[in-house]
Amino acid sequence: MKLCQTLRNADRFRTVFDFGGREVAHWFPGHMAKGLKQMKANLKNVDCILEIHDARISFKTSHSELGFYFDLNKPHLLVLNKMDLADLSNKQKILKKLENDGVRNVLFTDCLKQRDDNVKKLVPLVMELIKTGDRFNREENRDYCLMVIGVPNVGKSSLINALRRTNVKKGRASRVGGEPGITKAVLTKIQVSERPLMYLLDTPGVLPPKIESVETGMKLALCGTILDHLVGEDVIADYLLFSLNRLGKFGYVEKYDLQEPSDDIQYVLKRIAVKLRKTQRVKAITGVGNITVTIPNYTAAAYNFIRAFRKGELGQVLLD
Ligand SMILES: Nc1nc2c(ncn2[C@@H]2O[C@H](COP(=O)(O)OP(=O)(O)OP(=O)(O)O)[C@@H](O)[C@H]2O)c(=O)[nH]1
Repeated sequence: MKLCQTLRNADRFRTVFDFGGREVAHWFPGHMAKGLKQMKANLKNVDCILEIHDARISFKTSHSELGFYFDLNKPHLLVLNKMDLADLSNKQKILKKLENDGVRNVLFTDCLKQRDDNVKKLVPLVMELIKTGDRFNREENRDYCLMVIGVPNVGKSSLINALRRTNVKKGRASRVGGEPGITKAVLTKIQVSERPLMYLLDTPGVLPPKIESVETGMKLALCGTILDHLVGEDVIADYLLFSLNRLGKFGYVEKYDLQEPSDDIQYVLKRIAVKLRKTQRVKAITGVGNITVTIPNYTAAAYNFIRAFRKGELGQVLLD
C-alpha cells in the first residue's frame, strides 16, 4: 500500500528541485566570519560547547556540512532544538547516523515548552561530560562556563531562557526574536545554573564558512536561518511545496482547501491567496477601456505558507 502510494507520488511530483543556478555564497553575509573568529578566541574560557541545531535538519546536513568542529578536545553536546516541529518517528536512525559521524552526546529539546524535561537534563549531562574530560587551563575555576553556538534563529536565546527558567528561576535573560540575527551582542556571559554555578557565553548566530550545497542552504532558509529576502520567498515557498510532497506531508491540502496535493506552486499559492483573501485589485488596460481585476497576492500567500510551516502547522518534518 505504502509502496503504491510512493510510486504514485513519484509519478506526480518532482523528484529533484531545480535551483536554477543559485549560489549559496550570496545568502551569507560576510560579518559571520568575524563572529566565528571571536568564538574561536574565547574557546579557552569555556569547559563545554553546546552546539545547537534545528532538529528538522538534524543529521545528514548538520554533521557532514554544518558542524563547527573547531575544538574537538572540548566536551561537546549537540542540542537538537525545535523537536516539536520535527518528525522524530525514526529517532534511533538519527542517533545512529550521528554516532557514525562521531557525535555521541545528543539532546533533543523544545525550548518553548514551559517545563521541558530534556532541558532539565542539560546541566547534569554537561557536568558529566566535563568531569570525564580535562579542563586544561580551567582546572582552578570553581564555576563552569559553556559556549552556545549555532546558526541564526535556531533557538539559542530560547535555550538560555529555558535553562534559566529551570535552573535559576529569574526572568528572561536573552531576547528572543523571529527573524534571524536577533542576538546582536557578541559573547554575553549569562548565568544558567546556581548549583553547580554555571555560566554560558551566548554568541551571535553564525553559519559555518563552508556550506557545500545549495540544497543545504535552502533547507536553512526554509527553517528561518537566512533572511527570506536574500533567498526569495517565492523560491522558498516552492522548495517547501517540493519538500512536503516528497515527504508525503499533505496537511497543506486540507489547511488551504485544495482538492488534492499539487506540485504547482503558482496554483497552490493562488488557492492560499483566495482562501486567506489575500488578493489585490489592479487596473488593466484593455482594447475597450480600463477595467479593474482582482488577482491573487502571491507574495502574501508565499509568506503565509512559509510561516505556517515554521510554526508547525503543516506537520512535523525531517528535511534530511
Ligand atoms: N517551535 C519552536 N520554536 C522555537 C523553539 N526554540 C525557539 N523557537 C523559536 O525560534 C525563533 C528564534 O529563537 P531565538 O531563541 O531568538 O533564536 P536565536 O538562535 O537566539 O536567534 P539569533 O539571535 O538569530 O541567533 C523564535 O521565534 C522562537 O520562539 C522550539 O523549541 N520550538
